[in-house]
Amino acid sequence: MSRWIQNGDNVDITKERKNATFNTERMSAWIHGGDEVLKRRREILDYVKSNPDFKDPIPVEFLSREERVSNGTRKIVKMTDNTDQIDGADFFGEGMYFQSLVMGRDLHPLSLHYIMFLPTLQGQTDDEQLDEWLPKAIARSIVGTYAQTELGHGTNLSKLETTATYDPSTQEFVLHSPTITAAKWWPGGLGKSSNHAIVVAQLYTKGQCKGPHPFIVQLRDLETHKPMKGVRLGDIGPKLGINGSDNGFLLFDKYRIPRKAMLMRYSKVQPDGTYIAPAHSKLGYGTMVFVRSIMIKDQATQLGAAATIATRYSAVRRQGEPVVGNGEIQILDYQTQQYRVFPQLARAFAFLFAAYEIRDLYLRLTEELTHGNTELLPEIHALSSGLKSVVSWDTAQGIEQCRLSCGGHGYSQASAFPEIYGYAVGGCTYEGENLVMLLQVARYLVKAAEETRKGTSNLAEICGYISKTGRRTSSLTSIANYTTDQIIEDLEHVARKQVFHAYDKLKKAQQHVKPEDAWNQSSVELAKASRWHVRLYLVKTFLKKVDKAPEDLKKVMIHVARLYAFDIISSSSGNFLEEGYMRPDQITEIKEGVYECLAKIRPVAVSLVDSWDYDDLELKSVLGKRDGNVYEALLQWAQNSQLNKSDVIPTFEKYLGPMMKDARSKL
Ligand SMILES: CCCCCCCC/C=C\CCCC(=O)SCCNC(=O)CCNC(=O)[C@H](O)C(C)(C)COP(=O)(O)OP(=O)(O)OC[C@H]1O[C@@H](n2cnc3c(N)ncnc32)[C@H](O)[C@@H]1OP(=O)(O)O
Ligand SMILES: Cc1cc2nc3c(=O)[nH]c(=O)nc-3n(C[C@H](O)[C@H](O)[C@H](O)COP(=O)(O)OP(=O)(O)OC[C@H]3O[C@@H](n4cnc5c(N)ncnc54)[C@H](O)[C@@H]3O)c2cc1C
Repeated sequence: MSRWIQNGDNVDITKERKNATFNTERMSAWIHGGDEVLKRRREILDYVKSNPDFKDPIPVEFLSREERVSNGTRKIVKMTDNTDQIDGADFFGEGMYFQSLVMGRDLHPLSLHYIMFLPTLQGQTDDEQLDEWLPKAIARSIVGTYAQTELGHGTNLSKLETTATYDPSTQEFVLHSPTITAAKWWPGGLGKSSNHAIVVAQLYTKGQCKGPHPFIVQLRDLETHKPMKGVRLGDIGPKLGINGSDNGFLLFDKYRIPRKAMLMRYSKVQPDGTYIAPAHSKLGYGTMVFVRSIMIKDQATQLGAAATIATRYSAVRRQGEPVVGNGEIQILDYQTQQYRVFPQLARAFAFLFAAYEIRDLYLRLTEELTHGNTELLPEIHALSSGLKSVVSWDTAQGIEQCRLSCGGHGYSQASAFPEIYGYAVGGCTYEGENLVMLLQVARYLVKAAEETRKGTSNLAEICGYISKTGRRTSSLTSIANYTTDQIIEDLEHVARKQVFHAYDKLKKAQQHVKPEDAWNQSSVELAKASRWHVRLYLVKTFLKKVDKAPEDLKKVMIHVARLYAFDIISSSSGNFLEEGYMRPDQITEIKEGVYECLAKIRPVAVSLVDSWDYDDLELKSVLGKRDGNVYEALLQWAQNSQLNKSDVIPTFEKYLGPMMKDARSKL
């Protein structure tokens, strides 16, 4: 046994835990929403651990693509056989946790069934359709996906090419893919698993195109699982990540579906072909808004996992001997290591708390929509799009920083970083390409700026800062006295300035060029304005959450929240220095604030990541193991390699042996 292990755990990590200045359980409960939530997490975890059906035969990294899809399908069927173990109404909490423990990050053939097919049925069907389809989907007598993106178009939905042409003589729609670029491409679970899909197609009736609309479509025979006549589909091949999912392609050849296959909660086509428009033209995009809003928690969870792995590993890894003869130190003691890892932990917290906010806002929207009120839609569209973009981008960069912080072992799949990255970085693209989504936020901000300039502004709270008259210079005197209100005021200043800078640029360009060119020529600045708007929201949400925390937890968390804010300010100091809003000495003060926060977090870092309550089963990382015994675990993990099944593999006989023999004979 290693000299670093005592009572089963690594001695360094045990020492770290003894240093905790707060109660880890209390912190976990605060992070996750209370004691009852924590208790339920533990019950779900115990259940998953005790069920042999959920075990992987070997770590999934060693499985082939076919084995991954097969293993994932086996597990998701077992998992959904047992949904009585969780509160089905709490997808955001219990549902996501259960799935994460059982399925990991490889995704699976029913991902889209649960994330988009079911929510689309819930959100877009009329009562009759709901009664027909929802029970089948919940019971899993059908498996569905969401087929919107095509080979030629993902972003620009108005140019989707799949057509759904209404034929009043038979009261059917004819689905057709007129070109190669009309092929649906990407939908999860479409390749080999789903037998139904929500297909988004251009609706034609009475000779007119009414734009993209959702239809429920049977793709495969219910018994044989063979494609229906007129339907061609398959798997799109391996991807950067989520290879347990059979993302697919789909083409239609004049495939007929009944009129009632069009989801008719908002838009309708009557039997004679008369079209009835929805109350808001974007109501049909509701499922995307839903997924963007739940993605935030998922991304936060991935970044939190990466930060946990990096922190625990940094506590057990010793390298370098600053005082020769005193022994090597834990790499977590290097300020550079802290600077690399702790901001990622801080971001993960910021994102998680924002995820709770957007969840609540989305629930409000759902409630309002039941009363036909669409007022909240633009705000939620802007906020969910903005959060999705900033959070997924920072998460991807943060995971990579965590990987780098673990040196060579971070590059091994044993660390889980490649899998976490491959899974999370997809979020930069799916549900709307990040830059495109930032430009959606910008449309919202431009309107707010316009109202402010006209002096007619009655802005929503989220962009109220745009119409404020702020200070000309920062009120920061010393970092010790830098209050939450001052921090927010400074960020508001920069966000407001960027919003007006982009707005003025746009307006000026509009005087000289066509509106679309003006928009394009201003789009980098507009996207920057959106980023600042979202960062401001994240900082505000985080600081306010911590301000309301119980004193014992606030004492610790205040340093994490301030690190998040100071890191943003110091890494964009140019924006704060512009026009003398801040002086260089104030920036120096904020940088010192960063270093102070790092030093405050260092002694409690392991306990802070423990508070996220990841079990080893969820982390799936040899480097992030709770007991800290990474070296033993790495050696053991490598034994799973197929190459280790025999001492000598055929490549020796075939290639290396003859090569060396030949070379020896010539010496
Ligand atoms: C358990 C863990 C869960 C998470 C993990 C999930 C893993 C699953 C993996 C993958 C799933 C991925 C599934 C998919 O990717 S499905 C496909 C998603 N596709 C997209 O997101 C497409 C992106 N494109 C769009 O959303 C739109 O086309 C657009 C870019 C917004 C442009 O739309 P359009 O051209 O129609 O509109 P305009 O630009 O002209 O704008 C007109 C006005 O409408 C407003 N608008 C646009 N969208 C919405 C909306 N959704 N809600 C409300 N309002 C909207 C827009 O802002 C304009 O307003 P304005 O007032 O300025 O005129
Ligand atoms: C892992 C994964 C899973 C997916 N699952 C599904 C699924 O289940 N169902 C489904 O229907 N789809 C799915 N998709 C597709 C996904 O939603 C699209 O890929 C995404 O919306 C981006 O669209 P695109 O591929 O057309 O990108 P493009 O729009 O071609 O983007 C390419 C580049 O062009 C830029 N660009 C495009 N338009 C503009 C503009 N107006 N202004 C400025 N820049 C612009 C983008 O910013 C980007 O840099 C999935 C994708 C991935 C990666």
